[in-house]
Amino acid sequence: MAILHVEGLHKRYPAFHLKDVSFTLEPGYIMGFIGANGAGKTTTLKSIVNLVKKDSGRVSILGKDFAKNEIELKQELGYMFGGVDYYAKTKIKTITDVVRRFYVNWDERLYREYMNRFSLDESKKVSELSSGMRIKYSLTLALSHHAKLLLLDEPTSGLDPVARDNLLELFQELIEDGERSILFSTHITSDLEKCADYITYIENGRIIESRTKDDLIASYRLVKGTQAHLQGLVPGLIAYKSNAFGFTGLIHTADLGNHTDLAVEAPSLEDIMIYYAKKEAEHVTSAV
Ligand SMILES: Nc1ncnc2c1ncn2[C@@H]1O[C@H](COP(=O)(O)OP(=O)(O)OP(=O)(O)O)[C@@H](O)[C@H]1O
Repeated sequence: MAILHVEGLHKRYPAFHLKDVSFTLEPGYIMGFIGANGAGKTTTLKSIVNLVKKDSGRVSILGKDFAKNEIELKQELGYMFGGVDYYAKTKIKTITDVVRRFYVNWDERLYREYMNRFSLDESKKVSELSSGMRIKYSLTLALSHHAKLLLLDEPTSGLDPVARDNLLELFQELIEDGERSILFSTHITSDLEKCADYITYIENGRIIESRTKDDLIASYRLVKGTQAHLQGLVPGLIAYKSNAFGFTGLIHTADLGNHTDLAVEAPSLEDIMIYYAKKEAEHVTSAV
């Protein structure tokens, strides 16, 4: 049974439309959610948990319809959207006291473990925490009630490289028993190269890809060639950049054909994002 199933999610803002967003996350996996600024990651994550009211679409968690079982399912969810910045003058201890009461499965021992692991001091006010500490505290709250599904909006941004690496290791530990899953958005694609099993890629409100990271990378190739090669390839290329020697472009592996004279390599996730963003920019420019 899927831990999370999202189907046909639509949300319209005056200048943005989340269009028919659908994807599935099975238990025991980490899914990275990527896309450019303003592509719709936060809107999607918030729509899943009704923090943003969707126009249409269905979300089920652990096989149950979220809209019909929201109170019960929120117990199985740990989520983090930004830090705890709203409560600047409040002591951490006071916030924990409020959150603790909400969760039937709150585990005080686990909470203390994370507070120690992240070197957090309960007597401090939010305003006394660095931005990285605020994220760590928000994560501690999301992790202390044995949630089956973690929805985390940019949990690694603002953390130093060592803290980020530790957090990615923690993510791996959390999914090890095969019962939990993590969906997290990020712009730091190297984090996903380290730890994600699945990638969901959103561009301008529409899901472009949602599949295993290995399949995703295998389905694209980065090609390099001369201007002469370019003429024959242009229709098949997702986008390309010209340079002094010729061009570099992104292509679907299936569209590569028999071009044995081209330099071909596997793209990084960042390459895929950059070339899709370029395609989107060209589309916008040509539509103006
Ligand atoms: N409450 C709102 N009212 C109107 N428009 C909104 C609202 N919230 C978000 N938007 C718009 O929806 C679009 C998607 O925003 P969203 O925050 O989901 O993007 P994102 O992918 O999370 O971006 P980022 O990577 O910059 O965090 C943006 O154009 C944004 O301006």
